[in-house]
Amino acid sequence: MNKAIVILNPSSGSKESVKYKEMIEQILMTNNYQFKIRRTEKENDARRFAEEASGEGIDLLVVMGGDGTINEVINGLVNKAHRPLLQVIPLGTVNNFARAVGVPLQVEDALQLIENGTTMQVDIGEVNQQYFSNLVNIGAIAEATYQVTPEQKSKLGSLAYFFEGLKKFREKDVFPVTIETAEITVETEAMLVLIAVTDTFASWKNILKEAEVDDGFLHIFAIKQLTNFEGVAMLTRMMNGSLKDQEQVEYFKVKKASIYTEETKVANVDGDEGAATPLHLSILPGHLHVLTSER
Ligand SMILES: Nc1ncnc2c1ncn2[C@@H]1O[C@H](COP(=O)(O)OP(=O)(O)OP(=O)(O)O)[C@@H](O)[C@H]1O
Repeated sequence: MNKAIVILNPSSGSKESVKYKEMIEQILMTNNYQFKIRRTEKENDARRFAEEASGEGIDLLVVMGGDGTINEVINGLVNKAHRPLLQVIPLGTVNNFARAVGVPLQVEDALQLIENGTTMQVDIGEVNQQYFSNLVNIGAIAEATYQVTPEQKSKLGSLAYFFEGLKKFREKDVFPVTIETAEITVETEAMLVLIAVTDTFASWKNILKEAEVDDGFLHIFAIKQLTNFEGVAMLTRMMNGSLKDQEQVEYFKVKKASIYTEETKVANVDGDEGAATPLHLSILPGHLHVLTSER
């Protein structure tokens, strides 16, 4: 019999995970899994449960929650020798990870991936010994985007906050930044730096289209100062996935980089927790195995 553990965060998104508990139990039983359900109660529980699941040598780890829960699970698994197959049930408000890897956003469909899904290996980013599966960003605008309550997020959609951030942008929010890669060191001024593993930003898929989740690279976009007019034009082009080709954007596709800046507003979107600068970044190619419907 295969072994599974279900990590369930009852507080994620609109707090519906408990509603799906019986469904996942039924599906696991039908598919011959012996399983345990572990409910999180507080920060770091998901991480601890993931570490324990790895130690128990389980085959499948089902994560019922949002990006914060997934980020904890990833941080729990990343340094372990045994990393079970991950099944993500997207129950958060934004669900960037699920969107990025092609997990259906309909919970019933995501539950069925045990039966009809395929597996893929996804890259994980490392920043100062923390791990991320989506992106890290630097700058006041990015910070404004993520300092919103779940209620606000689900009502307006997180990209709305990016627009809000842009409106509030002031000249002093531009910061000097040095980006050092294996090939080149660039000193520039930016209003926002995004370091992406996937193409999904603030719930929009394809917006950073160069960043494929299994390409083995980090994608760095340094966005220089923009006038309001340029900002609006850039957002339109971002929606078409052509951010990297903009005149005001420096783009790097790298396996490793260091970023030096005095800007202190750094956010790891997955877990909302910022890393301290300087940022030392690298990629762990194909490090986790996930169930998806796409490949
Ligand atoms: N039982 C609980 N009650 C309240 N908070 C919890 C509980 N269990 C875990 N948490 C907290 O929930 C956080 C993660 O929430 P999660 O990201 O899954 O939901 P979300 O914020 O609604 O989704 P998203 O990140 O996709 O917007 C964890 O970091 C942890 O601190």
